[in-house]
Amino acid sequence: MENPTGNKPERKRTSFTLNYAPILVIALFGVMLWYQSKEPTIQTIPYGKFKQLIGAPGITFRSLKVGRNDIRGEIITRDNIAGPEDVEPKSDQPHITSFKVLRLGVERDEQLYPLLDKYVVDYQAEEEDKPIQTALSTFLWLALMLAGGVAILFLSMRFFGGSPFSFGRSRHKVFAQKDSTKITFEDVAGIDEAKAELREVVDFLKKPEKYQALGGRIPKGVLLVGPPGTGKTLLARSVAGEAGVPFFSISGSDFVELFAGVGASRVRDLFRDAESNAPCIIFIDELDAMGKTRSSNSMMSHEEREQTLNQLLVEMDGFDTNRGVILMAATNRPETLDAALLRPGRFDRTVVVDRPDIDGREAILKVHARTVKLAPDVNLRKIAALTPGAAGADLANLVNEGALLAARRGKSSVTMSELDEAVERGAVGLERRSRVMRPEEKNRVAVHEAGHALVACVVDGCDPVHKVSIIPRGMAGGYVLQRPDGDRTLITRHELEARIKVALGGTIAEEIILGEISTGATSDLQTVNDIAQRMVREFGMSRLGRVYHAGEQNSFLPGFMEKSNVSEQTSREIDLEVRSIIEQCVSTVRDLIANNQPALNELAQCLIDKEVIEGRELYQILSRVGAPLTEAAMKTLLESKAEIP
Ligand SMILES: Nc1ncnc2c1ncn2[C@@H]1O[C@H](COP(=O)(O)OP(=O)(O)OP(=O)(O)O)[C@@H](O)[C@H]1O
Ligand SMILES: [Zn+2]
Repeated sequence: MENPTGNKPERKRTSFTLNYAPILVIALFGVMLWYQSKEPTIQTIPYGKFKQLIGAPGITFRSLKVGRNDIRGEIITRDNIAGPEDVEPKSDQPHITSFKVLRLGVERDEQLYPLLDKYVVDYQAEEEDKPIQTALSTFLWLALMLAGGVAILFLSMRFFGGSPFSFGRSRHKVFAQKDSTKITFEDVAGIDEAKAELREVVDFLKKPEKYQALGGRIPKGVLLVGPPGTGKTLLARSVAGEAGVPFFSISGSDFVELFAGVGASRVRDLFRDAESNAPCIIFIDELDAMGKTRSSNSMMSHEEREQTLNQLLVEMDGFDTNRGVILMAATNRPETLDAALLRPGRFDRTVVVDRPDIDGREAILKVHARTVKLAPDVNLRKIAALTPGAAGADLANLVNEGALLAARRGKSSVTMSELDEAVERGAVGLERRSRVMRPEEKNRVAVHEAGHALVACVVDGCDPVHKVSIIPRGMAGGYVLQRPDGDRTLITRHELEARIKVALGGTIAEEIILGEISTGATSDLQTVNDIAQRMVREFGMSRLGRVYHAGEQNSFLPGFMEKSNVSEQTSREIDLEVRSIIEQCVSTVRDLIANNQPALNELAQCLIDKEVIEGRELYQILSRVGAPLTEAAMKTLLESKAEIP
C-alpha cells in the first residue's frame, strides 16, 4: 500500500545512449536541412526568356555553364530593367541571381553559341561531371530520408512507452485512481447482478488480511463476458476505483505482434509491474485476441500467439492472489477462448454482463444525464422504452447526441425533442448492427416468446421456466430459459414431445395472433427436427419400432452423420414418421394456443412492458388469467407463494 497511485518510474531499462540516440538523429536531420537551405536558391528561367536576356542592357552573366540539357550560372543585374520576373534590384548595387535553364539537348542549339560568343564570351560547355553531382545529391537525400524515418521510429517508440530497442516492454496504461476522475460503482448502472458479484472482489482488495485469516481462496481471475458496449471495461475500472487500487490495463490486440517472443515478454513485464504495485487490478481487454484456442493443426498454428498465451498461463499459475493482484479480463466471444484459460486457478469466475432491461436502461440514462442539463419535460423512462437492445455505450452516445443537438439549436437545456431525435438517429445506426428493435418487431418477438412460455407452462413434462426475455441475445430476438430440476439422465417419450411442443409454441403463436409467421423460427425448427429425427432413428420411438438408424459419425466432419447404411425405402419411412410426430405436436399446440389467446396476449403485453419476466411471476400471471397450468407449474406457484408472505 506504500504506493497506491501506481506511478512508478517508467522505462527503467533504457540506457543512456538509447535515450539520446533520437536526439542525435534529429539534430543531424536539422543540420542537413540547414545545409540544404543555405545553398542559394536557384531560379529556373524559360529558355526563350534566357535568350532575350543575353545582350540585354544592364545584364551580364557570370560562370555560365552549358550542359547537355541545361544551362546554369549567375545573372548580374545592374539596372531596373529587363530582369527575369523576380530579379528586381532595389538600388544601384549589382544584384546576383543564380539561375538554371532546363531544355532537352540545349547544347545542340546552333543559334545559341553565336549569341554567347557575342555577348557573354566567358562561358564553358560542360561535360560529364554533372551526373556525379546529381548522384551525390540523390545520395544525400536518401540518407536524409533514412535518418528521418529512423527519427520517427524512435519518437513513436518513446511515445508508446517503450524504449526503441526493447520492443517487449508492455504498453499498458496505469490509471492512478486517486485523481478526480475516479470511477466507482455509482457510474455503472443497469448491470446490478454483475456489480453484486464483484463486490466481493472489491472487499478483498480493500481488506486482504480479513480473507487470508480465514484461509478463503479468492478468485485469481474474473472473466467478464458480454456483448460490446455493455460496460465491461467500465466495470473493471470501477472495481479498482471502489477499492482505491491501481488499475493496469492492456488490450489483447496489443499482443498481436510480428516478432516472436515480444508478446510473451510483455506479459511478463505486465505482471512484474503489477506485483510491485499490489494490491492492484490487471485488466486485459479483448482477451480473445490473445487467448484463442491453440489450434491442433500445426500448419495453422500461430507461433507467436501461442507463446503469448502460454506465458499468460504461466504467470497466472505463478502469482499468488494473497499478495493482492487480481486479474480481470473481458471478452465478447468466450466460446473462442482456449479451455486452459478457464481451468480452476485461472479465470475461475465468469461474470455475465448482459444488455440492460428497461429499468437498467433508465438507470444508465440517468447516470449519463448527470453531466447534461435536462429540461423538465424529459422523461428518461420513455427513452428507455424506445431503446430495447441498446447497450450502455449506445445510451451514453444517445445522451451525448441529444446534448450536441440542443447546443446546435441554441437551446439552454436538452429537451425531449432532441432526445427523441437522437433515438431516431441512433436507431438507424444501431439497426444495422441489429441491436435495437422496431416496435412491430418487439411486438412480434414478445408474442413469439410468450408462445414458447405458455406452452412450457401448460404442457405436461416440460422443464420449469426460469425466465422469459425479449432482450436480444446473440442472434436470437429473445429467449425462454428453462431449467430441469435436478440432474436428468433419462428422458421419456412424452418429455421429448413436450420439448418439441415448446419449440413450436413461438411460431404457432405468431401464426395465430399475428396471422403469419416470420423468419425468426429457424433455430426453433431445427430443434424440432433434431428431436423428432432422433426419436425415430435412435430411440425407437415411432411406428417403425425398435430400430437404430443413426449412421456413423463422419470422421472428416465431426458432428456430421452419414446416412449410408439406410436404404431408400427406409429413409422415406423415417421421413414420414418424423413428419407425423411433428404434425401431431403442431396440431396439439395450435389448439392449445387458440384456446388460451387471452393468456397469451396478457403475457405478450407484459413482456413488452417489462422485457423480462421471472419464472415465479410468469406462473402468477398465467394463473390469474386462468390458464390450465400443469401440476408441476402449480406446485412451483404454491411454493413461491409460501416463500413470500
Ligand atoms: N452499465 C453502464 N452504465 C453506465 N455507463 C455505461 C454502462 N455501460 C457502458 N457505459 C458507457 O459506455 C462506455 C463504453 O463502455 P465499455 O467500454 O466499458 O464497454 P465494453 O463492454 O468494455 O465494450 P467493448 O466490449 O466494446 O470493449 C462507457 O465508458 C460508459 O460511458
Ligand atoms: Zn423461438
